[in-house]
Amino acid sequence: MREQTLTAENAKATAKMLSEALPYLQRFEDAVVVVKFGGNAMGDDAAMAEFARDIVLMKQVGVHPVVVHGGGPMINEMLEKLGIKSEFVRGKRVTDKATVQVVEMILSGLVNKRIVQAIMDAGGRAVGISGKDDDLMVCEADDPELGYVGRPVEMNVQVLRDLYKAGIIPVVAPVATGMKDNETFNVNGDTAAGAIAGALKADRLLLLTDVPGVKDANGQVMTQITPEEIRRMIAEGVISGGMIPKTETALMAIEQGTRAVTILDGKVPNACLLELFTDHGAGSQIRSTEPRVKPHVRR
Ligand SMILES: Nc1ncnc2c1ncn2[C@@H]1O[C@H](COP(=O)(O)OP(=O)(O)O)[C@@H](O)[C@H]1O
Ligand SMILES: CC(=O)N[C@@H](CCC(=O)OP(=O)(O)O)C(=O)O
Repeated sequence: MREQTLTAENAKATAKMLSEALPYLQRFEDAVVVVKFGGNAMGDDAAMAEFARDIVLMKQVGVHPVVVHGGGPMINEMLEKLGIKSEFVRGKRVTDKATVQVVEMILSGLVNKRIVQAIMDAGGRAVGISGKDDDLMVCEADDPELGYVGRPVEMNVQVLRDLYKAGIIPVVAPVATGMKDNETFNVNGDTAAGAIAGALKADRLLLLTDVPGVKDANGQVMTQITPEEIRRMIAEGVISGGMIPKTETALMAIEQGTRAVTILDGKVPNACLLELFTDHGAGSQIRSTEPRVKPHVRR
């Protein structure tokens, strides 16, 4: 016999919600959505499982999610255990030789494989790579003050297309190779996600963090922000710390052809689904102020 676990009322609400998602499902069919999963948004195993379930659902309904992750808090924990001091300048970690080894170990190893496993546990197929694989992301030193911190200068995103077209969800650790001497670079997760979204001309870049969005000078979350407002808020210091690479990344991704970027709270249950498939939306959205030239491009 069929088990009826929902009350009639709840069942109706669920069916209505599914029906209301139709225009969004149609709009995002075949769309490329880059999702940056920040270390602060990751939380416990239950939160990780829920994130993975949302990503697998996206894939199931015809979206091509590409996951780019962070792991700052996990890197901090290991550096502390090893007695290596660490500091941030304008939201980026000052990275010496010893630190970059720990960064690669934690991001490409521990964090990357935890996300890959969670996606597979949710019934999806996932392959974990870093910016080094197939020369996905080739970097130069970002700023001499930061040491081995990379700024992506050459993107080779075909490997991501090959994976998502084969039904596989790529999970990317933000570690990259250098242009000159094959040195290893630590790339801020937001920067990597923006460079990937820009190179793929993604339909959406979702930056999942631990705050509900970008706050104005009064602490109010802004639902819509223009590139001009971001530049002004950074100059005035209203946007600071880790929010600087996030918003700068948003600008860069949009300049390169990403259609919209949303900064949202990854700790809210089903944050990605709320943003993509409901009227409600979530977080702060940054769109190009340029008129849209082309309609949705199918891949
Ligand atoms: N204007 C702002 N609006 C929202 N958050 C801001 C703002 N300026 C600075 N922040 C800080 O940026 C942080 C998010 O960046 P970060 O900690 O690097 O996140 P993640 O680890 O998810 O990448 C927030 O927790 C907040 O403390
Ligand atoms: C250069 C730089 O800052 N790299 C970051 C990479 C990880 C990251 O971006 O993690 P979150 O997304 O969790 O902040 C770091 O070393 O912490």
